[in-house]
Amino acid sequence: MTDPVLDIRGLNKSFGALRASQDIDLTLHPGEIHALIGPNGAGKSTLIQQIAGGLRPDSGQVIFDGRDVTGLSTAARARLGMGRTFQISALAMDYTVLQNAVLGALGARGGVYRFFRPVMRDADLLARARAALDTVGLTEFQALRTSELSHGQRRQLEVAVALTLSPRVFLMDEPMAGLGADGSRRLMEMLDDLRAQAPILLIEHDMDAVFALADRISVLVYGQIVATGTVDEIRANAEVRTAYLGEEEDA
Ligand SMILES: Nc1ncnc2c1ncn2[C@@H]1O[C@H](COP(=O)(O)OP(=O)(O)OP(=O)(O)O)[C@@H](O)[C@H]1O
Repeated sequence: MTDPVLDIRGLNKSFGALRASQDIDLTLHPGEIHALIGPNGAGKSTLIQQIAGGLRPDSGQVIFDGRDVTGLSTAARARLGMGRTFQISALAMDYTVLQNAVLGALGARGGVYRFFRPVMRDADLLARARAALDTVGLTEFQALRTSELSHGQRRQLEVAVALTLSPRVFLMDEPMAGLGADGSRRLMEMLDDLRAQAPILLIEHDMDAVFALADRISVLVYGQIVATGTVDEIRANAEVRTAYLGEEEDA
């Protein structure tokens, strides 16, 4: 098998007496969507934050592209190609769709926002931003204010912003949350394609989406991974059904 793009080794994180991550081992390989599921409070967001750099683990390692990034900041990891879309949107609602994408591309370059107008004439940044918008299907909306987009389109834009980094990996925390059936379907189609560009670690409560998209699933319960496997393996796993899916009686 190819080397993992992400290799999480023995990660531990406690909040006081609460062990939010317990000896977590997890890999993400090129081309795959690895979904992380588990009940509310299981520690999914805590885990992804440690991978992204927002939280420092108590022990363990985050290996990204063969390099130990455990001590690096979120910004440094982003520059190395960790693309993130999180529950709380970082989009500037008063700016246009294109401006948000350009800001993303500027962030990738490590620039500052002060020179915003010249930035909008920077051919390289514009090209990156437009390519990302094209990939997520937002080209025709580029001149709209971001506040005018639907929820689903904002999620697409968040992915476009992440894409401007030329990410080596995507970390996604509940991208389907709050989307209607149409928005979810469109986003699922997009994620299905995106995995070819960079593998995706996906936290998602929408089980239909997870079962349709994931190559592998890890189940987190009380801070521990209780199972990792293919969709079929996870569906058939008795411990998972009891602990999380709650399907035992009517299966
Ligand atoms: N900064 C913090 N300080 C103290 N406790 C925290 C902190 N962050 C998270 N926790 C606790 O750690 C546990 C795991 O939380 P986390 O948000 O990672 O779960 P989750 O699986 O992402 O839940 P959800 O599905 O509801 O988003 C919870 O009990 C939560 O209350």
